[in-house]
Amino acid sequence: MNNAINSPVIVALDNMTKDASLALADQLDPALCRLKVGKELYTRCGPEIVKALHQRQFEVFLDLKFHDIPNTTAQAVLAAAELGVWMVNVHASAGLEAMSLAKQRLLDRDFDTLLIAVTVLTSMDNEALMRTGITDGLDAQVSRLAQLTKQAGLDGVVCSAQEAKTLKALCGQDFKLITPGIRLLDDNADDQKRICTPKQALNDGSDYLVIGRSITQAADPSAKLQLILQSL
Ligand SMILES: O=C(O)c1cc(=O)[nH]c(=O)n1[C@@H]1O[C@H](COP(=O)(O)O)[C@@H](O)[C@H]1O
Repeated sequence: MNNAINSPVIVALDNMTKDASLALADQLDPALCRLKVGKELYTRCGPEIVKALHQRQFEVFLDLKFHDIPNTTAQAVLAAAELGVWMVNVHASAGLEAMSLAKQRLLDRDFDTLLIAVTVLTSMDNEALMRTGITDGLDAQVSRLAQLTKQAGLDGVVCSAQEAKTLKALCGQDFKLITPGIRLLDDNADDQKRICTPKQALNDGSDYLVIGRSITQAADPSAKLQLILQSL
């Protein structure tokens, strides 16, 4: 593993077959980014894809967003840690007990895998959230779930960079903020609602930038990653 990496960029390997993902990984430098394996790629390829990326010296964020009863959530997190991934996530709305138990099971086994929780998906705006029955506002829900995540002892949350300033003030500098919905000014927003540029995200307190289509669908993904890193 490449523990010396200090790039904030995590490239999301979505919309790709196993071969295409590995071909892209071979174009990227593990010193310049980490890689995210999400539901699509993991469902297609299973643990083998994580192994193949580890063999290429990449640190992997396994983004399976576990959301289940406490025992099931905690055991799934443990199984992810056993794969040797750098970071894994759950949904904060699984609740305090599920998050606390997951963290405890990692500690009991001496795993230092980062465990983070998704607050409100960056594809949602206030109106979409209201339709799920949360009526006191998106910012309130993000803050509430971040505080619950911190109380459970997790390492940080996934949120929009638009909430980064507020959450750093609320949860402290050490509480990691992982922010998807990152777009350069001339990128397409696609299905993301709460977007931010890489530079603004870092300025406002994001620790890690999750970037998918902006890099993976570029004509030259490696050059686009370089461009993003230079913009920081
Ligand atoms: O947990 C995540 O990574 C995640 C949480 C969230 O709120 N929003 C979000 O977009 N993501 C993931 O981040 C990636 C963003 O991809 P792009 O929109 O293509 O940059 C996707 O793989 C999403 O699954």
